[in-house]
Amino acid sequence: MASVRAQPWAALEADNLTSLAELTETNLLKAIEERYRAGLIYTAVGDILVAVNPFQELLMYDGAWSGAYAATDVSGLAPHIYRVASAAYNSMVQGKKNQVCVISGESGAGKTESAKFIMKQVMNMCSSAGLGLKLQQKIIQLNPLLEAFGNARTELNDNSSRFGKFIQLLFESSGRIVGAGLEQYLLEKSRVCVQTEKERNFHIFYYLYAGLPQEKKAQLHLKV
Ligand SMILES: Nc1ncnc2c1ncn2[C@@H]1O[C@H](COP(=O)(O)OP(=O)(O)OP(=O)(O)O)[C@@H](O)[C@H]1O
Repeated sequence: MASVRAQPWAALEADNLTSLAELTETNLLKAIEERYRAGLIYTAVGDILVAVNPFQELLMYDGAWSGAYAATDVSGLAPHIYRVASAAYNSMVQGKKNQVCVISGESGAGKTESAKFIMKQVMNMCSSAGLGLKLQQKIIQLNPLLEAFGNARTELNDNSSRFGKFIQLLFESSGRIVGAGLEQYLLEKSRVCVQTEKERNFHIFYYLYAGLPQEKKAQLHLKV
């Protein structure tokens, strides 16, 4: 394989760390750090995608990137969150089998953003096939609502999900999306009453407060 990318999304052998001569934890961390410093936030370790939070907007999620990763064979493409989404969608359509993506990491690692990118790419894959446009829009539009009620500012993350979620996307065998479901786990309800210093309550309370007219705030004994 060439050592210079023909396209930013073309894979190099070095993108998959199973190509390292010695696969130790130290070597893995060193390679991931070097890649991160070179602007490569995604690394493959076998079938697993390692994502390092860039904490800045990167130009790698637009229509051109989404289109490049919407291929029916993504094996020659560089590690990217869209690749995970496309591989799952393709395997489902081609192999007629359920697929699951597990996202884990510490608070602020980028799990919620990654989940949104996966959903976005899966929706793009359906829409490039002209399948279920209205429902896709509804599913994407659900995120701000969920985050309003379930996310809050913590010391580690300004938009921390204070619940675990299991999102299900349901498709017909053609690949057309026909529904979605969400189960939530362990919502941190105690935050409604108590927040530690430098942390906040769920976003929804601040949205409601910002939208209230002054007289209503006074009536409810809220600061005006
Ligand atoms: N790929 C990305 N590109 C740009 N910014 C990102 C990316 N991933 C994460 N971020 C930034 O990092 C912040 C924290 O990410 P995110 O909320 O996804 O973390 P998390 O792992 O879900 O945290 P928690 O467990 O606290 O909910 C985001 O609000 C965003 O600003």
